[in-house]
Amino acid sequence: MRQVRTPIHLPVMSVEEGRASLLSAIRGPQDLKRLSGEELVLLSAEIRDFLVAKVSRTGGHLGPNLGVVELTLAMHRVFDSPRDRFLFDTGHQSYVHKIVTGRQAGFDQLRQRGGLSGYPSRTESEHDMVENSHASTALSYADGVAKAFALRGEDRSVVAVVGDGALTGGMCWEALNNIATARNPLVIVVNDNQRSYAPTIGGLADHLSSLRLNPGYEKVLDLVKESLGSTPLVGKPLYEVLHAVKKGIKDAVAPQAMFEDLGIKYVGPVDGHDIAAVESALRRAKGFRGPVIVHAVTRKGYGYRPAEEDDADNLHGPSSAFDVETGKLLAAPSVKWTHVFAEELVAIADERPDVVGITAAMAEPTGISALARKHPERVYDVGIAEQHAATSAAGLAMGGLHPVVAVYATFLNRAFDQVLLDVAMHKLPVTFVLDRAGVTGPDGPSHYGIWDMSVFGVVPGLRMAAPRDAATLRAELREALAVDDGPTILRFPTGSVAADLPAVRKVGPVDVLTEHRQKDVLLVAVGAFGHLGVEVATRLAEQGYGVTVVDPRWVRPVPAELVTLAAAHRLVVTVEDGVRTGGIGDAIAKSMRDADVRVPLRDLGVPVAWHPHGTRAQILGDIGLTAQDVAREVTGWMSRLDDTAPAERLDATEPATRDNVGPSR
Ligand SMILES: Cc1ncc(C[n+]2csc(CCOP(=O)(O)OP(=O)(O)O)c2C)c(N)n1
Ligand SMILES: CC(=O)[C@@H](O)[C@H](O)COP(=O)(O)O
Ligand SMILES: [Mg+2]
Repeated sequence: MRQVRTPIHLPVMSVEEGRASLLSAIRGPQDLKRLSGEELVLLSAEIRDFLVAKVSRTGGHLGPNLGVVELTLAMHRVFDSPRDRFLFDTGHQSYVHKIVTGRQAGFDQLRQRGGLSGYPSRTESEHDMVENSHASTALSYADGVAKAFALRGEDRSVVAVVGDGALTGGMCWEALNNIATARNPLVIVVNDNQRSYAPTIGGLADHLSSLRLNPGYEKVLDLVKESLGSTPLVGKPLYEVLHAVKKGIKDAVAPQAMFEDLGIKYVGPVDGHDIAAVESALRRAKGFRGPVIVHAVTRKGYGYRPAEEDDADNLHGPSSAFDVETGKLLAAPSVKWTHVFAEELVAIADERPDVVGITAAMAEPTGISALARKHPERVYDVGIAEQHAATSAAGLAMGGLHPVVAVYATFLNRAFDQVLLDVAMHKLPVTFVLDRAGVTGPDGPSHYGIWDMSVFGVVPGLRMAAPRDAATLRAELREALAVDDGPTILRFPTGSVAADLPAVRKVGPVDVLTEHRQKDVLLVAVGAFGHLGVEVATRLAEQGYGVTVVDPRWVRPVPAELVTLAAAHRLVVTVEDGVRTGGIGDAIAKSMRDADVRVPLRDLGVPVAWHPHGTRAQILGDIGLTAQDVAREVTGWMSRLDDTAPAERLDATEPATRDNVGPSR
């Protein structure tokens, strides 16, 4: 095994103590180039201290960044960013890059509204390129950038850092296929720490480990070098011959080097924590003037014991402040939506042997790990491969099972075609559970889960549920798993699950959460906005308006009962944790138009825009999705309605007799 040197477990020095440090003198990459080997080792320790000190206050991706300290320093010493371009796959491991490109001061507001992004950001720095936090994209970007430089005759290097986890994503292989034929100068640094969250799965991971673990190849070459070295006349040429057949040896005693067979040179494996070794490998790679992989072996969480010893995910991404000594979150644990899902899934799986789980390298964050602990043979981790997950699930369903694919809402975007044609067109019983649906926050715009209710709303036969609390999540998960003639989606937000909010009565499948004898407003509160809806009704009652708040539970297709309810009110208002365009409000308005129900409708949701990082509560406040804001909006609409069509104080027992006039929107 290529030894990764023993980490230097430095005491967590306090850079805040103002101790004169090498780090404080690093204003940009050029400052790295004058440091000696010893200074670089000390700087690496200071950077680790800085990362732990800062991220322990803000939360963030600690484990991945502790693992790329030396790698990043070496990159900035060998190449000249921003003339040479650095592309970080997923981007969660770009903190060190930010530290050495003039952004140390921003780490006190890391991932906070108005503060430093947790990912590369072109508005922050000319050194940054790829802002998308979705994995497995960097090599495709790199292929494009390298082609552009070649076509423009620009002699600039392109360096893409891709993790072993990201390499399990299909786009990487589409890119490699093109990179190999394009033959442009392109350095691909495979940051191989053998982990996504959990240990990386799949044949590729096995191949990487065989490259990492190829003692036979190394021994044979060393032996040859030694023995032939003693016979200078014969030895040297013979060694050269042997070295020339190195590939043969490699194939014989070491695994098939698939990268080289692809036409991409391979350098490594190299100890990713040995700056000199990485620099040497990068210089060699740079000199190839073609596509080349530098296989760096690193450790996630390297140099910080609580991260190194965290079996779950090496402190991949603590969501908030944590104790520096233990690495444990400081916030009191709460019941998350994820926990409720996981518990109910296991209960269902105990009853139904046909229920299986699929995760895309996120078993713990999505709760599928609970099912894996109880029924390990019924959970499949497909790597960071959501498209494959969807179609493999279709196969599982064709084989008589009912798969539950648990992913974050934003990551299912890339599997739209698979959901549409591989699952829905075949009317297959696959349930997609979308965690982190709606406004997420700290991970910035590409992590928002705001598109699913619009995007998947056009899939024929797909049914979508948005639970409002734990009780409805449990019920709707069971209902979803009872559907056997098409796909279902169950979506819920990040964070702590809302308190149970029982219905006062039902109108068909629709839950009525609160109502008033006056039928002024029908407020359709989608999913976790149930409590918001009830609070809005309370505020509006104080203004003299009667509000009926309903939770459709199943939002796709739109329940017909919503149209009937709409006809009995003066105004319909919808509130959803998703983009307005093509959302549930739009769908309800369309159903009302189709039924010629001409009650005005106003839809509230997430504007179609790139929303910044911040907390979920802050962002919802910024876009007016709070009870106070919604109540204010509705009061305004109602007062304008009063001016045009004065309210008739309808008794709740009186049937709606008024012919609703005017367009439904
Ligand atoms: C398409 C997609 N799916 C899932 C994720 C969630 N995710 C973020 S980082 C990560 C693991 C990445 O592993 P690797 O590429 O090896 O990087 P490391 O954290 O080990 O440095 C995952 C699954 C994502 N960002 N994008
Ligand atoms: C980089 C990435 O995609 C994940 O690590 C993500 O940051 C996790 O988000 P949560 O913190 O909501 O689990
Ligand atoms: Mg990894």
